[in-house]
Amino acid sequence: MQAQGYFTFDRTAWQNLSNRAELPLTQQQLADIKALNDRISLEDVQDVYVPLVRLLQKKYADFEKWNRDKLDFLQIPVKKTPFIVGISGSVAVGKSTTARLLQVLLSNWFSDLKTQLITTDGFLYPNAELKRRHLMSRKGFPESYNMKELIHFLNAVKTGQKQIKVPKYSHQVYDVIKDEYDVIDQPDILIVEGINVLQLPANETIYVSDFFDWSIYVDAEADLIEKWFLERFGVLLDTAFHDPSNYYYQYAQMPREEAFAYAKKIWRDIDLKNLKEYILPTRFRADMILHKTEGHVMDNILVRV
Ligand SMILES: Nc1ncnc2c1ncn2[C@@H]1O[C@H](COP(=O)(O)OP(=O)(O)O)[C@@H](O)[C@H]1O
Ligand SMILES: CC(C)(COP(=O)(O)O)[C@@H](O)C(=O)NCCC(=O)O
Repeated sequence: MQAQGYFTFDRTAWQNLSNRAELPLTQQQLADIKALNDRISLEDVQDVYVPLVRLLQKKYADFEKWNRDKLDFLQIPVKKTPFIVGISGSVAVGKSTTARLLQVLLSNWFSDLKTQLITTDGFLYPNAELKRRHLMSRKGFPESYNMKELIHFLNAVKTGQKQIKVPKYSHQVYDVIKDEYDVIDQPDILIVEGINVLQLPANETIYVSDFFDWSIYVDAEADLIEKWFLERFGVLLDTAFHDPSNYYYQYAQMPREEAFAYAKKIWRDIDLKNLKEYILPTRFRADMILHKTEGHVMDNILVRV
């Protein structure tokens, strides 16, 4: 994969950027990463994520120095502001897996730095509000998010506010969970993951990406992503089987074929449409593109010139 304005590395060229001996993780830490998603390949961790974390480390050092110099020049007392990494890409491309892996690696590697993670799913309007606005079949599209709240949150984080509550979304419940929050408390690094993070909100004067110090787009061919979407749907069905409170319970009771026909329709009419119309057009806004192929293997890494 080549793209104007980016340096392209195939996997071999990329993995050669850092020394194989450099992986500073113990067997236990590697086991923790496996526990995150037992299908994650440790080859990917070594070959792709080690050079990626090294590059991020350089960007972070540069960010810290600039902040110190800027505040020094402006004669403003030093205030902590986090380094924010945005991660975007299609529904089911593997954003949250990438984001959680990056969080584990950064936390292990830079144990003196606090790395936290949020997903923008929590800023979706709750289902009741989506229904009121006739947007249930537009979940994930730009108008289904409370972008004002998301930008407000990012402003609060960047200006160093403490104990900021972030609403939580559950895939199992298929809704924002009332009265449950994650708390973001002055991290050194914040990872913000979501399909919409590189989009230009229609009614706002600032973009989510204006807050990012580094952005990553996770990319793959649409047919492959559909396959991963359906695999994840299968896992969601299996876990919903005995739990009537789970959104997927109703589909778990159907004949498997019927449930998968429903999932294919959701993919085609909602998530694929969203990918083509609103997510893919943001790909070349990212500082870095991680391209995946069969089996989630990263085959190309692009870094903006
Ligand atoms: N590196 C990977 N190796 C194996 N499976 C993966 C990997 N990344 C994602 N997956 C699987 O692909 C599906 C979609 O990943 P997920 O992280 O939930 O995507 P997203 O957050 O983009 O919707 C899940 O079933 C997940 O387990
Ligand atoms: C909540 C989401 C918009 C976010 O996607 P994610 O990247 O977390 O998978 C998506 O999972 C979703 O629910 N889309 C609506 C259509 C569907 O049921 O897939």
